Amino acid sequence: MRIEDYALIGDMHTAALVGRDGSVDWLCLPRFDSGACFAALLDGPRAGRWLLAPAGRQVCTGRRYHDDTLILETTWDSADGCVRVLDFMPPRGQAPDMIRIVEGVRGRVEMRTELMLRFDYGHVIPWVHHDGGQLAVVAGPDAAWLQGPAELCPDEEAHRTTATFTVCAGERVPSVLTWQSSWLPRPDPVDAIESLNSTELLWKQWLECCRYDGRYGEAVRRSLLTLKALTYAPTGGIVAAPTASLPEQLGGPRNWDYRYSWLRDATFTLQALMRAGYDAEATAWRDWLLRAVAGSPADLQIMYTLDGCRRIPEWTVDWLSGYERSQPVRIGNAACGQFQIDVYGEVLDCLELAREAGLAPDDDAWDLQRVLMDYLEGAWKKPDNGLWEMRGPRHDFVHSKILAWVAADRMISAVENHGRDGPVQRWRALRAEIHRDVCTRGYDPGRNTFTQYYGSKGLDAALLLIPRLGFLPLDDPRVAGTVEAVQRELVEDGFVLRYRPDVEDVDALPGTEGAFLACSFWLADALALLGRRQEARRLFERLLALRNDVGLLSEEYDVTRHRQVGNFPQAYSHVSVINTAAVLADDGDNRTRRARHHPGQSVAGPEGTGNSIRR
Ligand SMILES: OC[C@H]1O[C@H](O[C@H]2O[C@H](CO)[C@@H](O)[C@H](O)[C@H]2O)[C@H](O)[C@@H](O)[C@@H]1O
Repeated sequence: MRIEDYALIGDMHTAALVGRDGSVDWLCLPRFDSGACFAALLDGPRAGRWLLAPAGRQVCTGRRYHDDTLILETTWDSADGCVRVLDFMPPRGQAPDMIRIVEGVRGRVEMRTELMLRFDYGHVIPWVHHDGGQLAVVAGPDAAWLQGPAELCPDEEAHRTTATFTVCAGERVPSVLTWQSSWLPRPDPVDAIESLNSTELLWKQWLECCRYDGRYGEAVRRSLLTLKALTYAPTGGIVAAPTASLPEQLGGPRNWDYRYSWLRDATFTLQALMRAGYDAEATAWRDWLLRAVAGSPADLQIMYTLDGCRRIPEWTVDWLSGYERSQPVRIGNAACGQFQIDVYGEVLDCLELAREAGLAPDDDAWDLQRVLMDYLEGAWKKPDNGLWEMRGPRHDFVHSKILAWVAADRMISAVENHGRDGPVQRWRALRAEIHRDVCTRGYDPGRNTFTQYYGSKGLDAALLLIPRLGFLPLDDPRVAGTVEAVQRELVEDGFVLRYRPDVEDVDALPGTEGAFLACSFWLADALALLGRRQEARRLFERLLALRNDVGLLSEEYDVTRHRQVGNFPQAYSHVSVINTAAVLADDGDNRTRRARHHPGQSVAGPEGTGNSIRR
């Protein structure tokens, strides 16, 4: 299956990917970052999967989400008959459940199901037996039960269980897979139809709070649902994506595990959710943040596990061949030990935005901001790994320094506009100093563009954020110059690369990668803010056309193979759908109800003196 052949279902503890062939090829239980029990995505069926489809049939004839929910409807229609399979994970009760209901639409259809549970990323073949009419599966700490329409027969040699059964028009035939820690009693069985109703209600009610009603409503709503699905309900942590090691280059080594909470990605997600009216999520994440980063500011990590743990050791899974043989398959993420200055700016920006949103005041949040700012005052001049998490030598990345400016700017705003106390004169002096430093050392007058890092000949698509961050006035020629330079040097087939990996070997990794979708949306934002709205809209609509048939986007796009690449679905990309839709909603035909937040634009004075105007 291509990456875009998958759809997402989830219960806000974990998520699964279901292919167009009816196979669940990725599922980690009991939570996003647990070992996968279905890892066929990264190897093939022997690494675990759950197939449910008409016998002898391959891909479906159509699929969609049921209204504004995360209930997937996959249809197989042929001369013999038509069936629809509803796949979903109900709100978490005693234990995680995955429910698959076959609905007979027309005629009689013979269905085939094949269950291969392989715990620990395909490593552990469990003991499978029948227990009280259910299939029971156990190995080490994991146990699972399948309650289905027909007795599954073990195929000892292939280590799988299969069954066939017939579904007639008007029938509804459910299967329920339940997981539990093996030392606990079997959970009470859930009722599939009641669960279908409660799942539908959950997602629909959640989406009722959405304040966007512009022309891109369908795309915005699907992105909001996707972001909500990436939120770990018990703690408020947000994963960057629910998958690990989907390649940024097919067959290449740029394969990373995204099932963790990056401060950067989470703040972007929160900003998008807040702008769309979701303050409860913002409060939950702020509380997550306060717990996760508690301690010395020097120990701040750029990412944590969903419950705020700091150790995320990176290892390679040598028994998985990788998605389309993209190796290595990495679990864990060594980027957790990196120094990335931008996260200070993003966190302080997000907390200031939360304050503007009127979120319940939290003195602990201000104390944390003060401590982070104190640390940044002494640290902003240091080279860092940058937002792209370069694994090569550290540099003075221009984007990182600009985010240090953002940090100072938003702290000043909290004092000036929200009555917070702090050494505002000192922060003003710092803000001006950072501004001067960036404009002197990070700008190439010969090419009229900011550069990737001080002294570099390379460019960086993160510089497209300058107009949005308010670092310079929109009519400053350096802003337009940088956008044009990115268009000249980083655009392929209309989509934007983060940087050129081959220039100065900046990331110290072999190979190359696809166009980065978030950066392509940032180009649309920058064009719109610079008044080039037709171009912006055209680009945005081209990007929307890259979404798969159920509205999902991965991290990157391979412009040569015309395929989605990288982890899927990715929060960064879906955040960008929401933000760019909001930027474009400021057109004459504006149909967006004015929310309390809009993509922030601070219009800065020439020395970056603030004058924050947030739209
Ligand atoms: O490309 C190298 C890096 O790729 C990953 O980082 C990217 O994903 C992060 C999560 O979405 C995002 O915050 C970051 O900006 C991206 O560059 C990977 O996690 C890194 O380990 C890797 O160095």
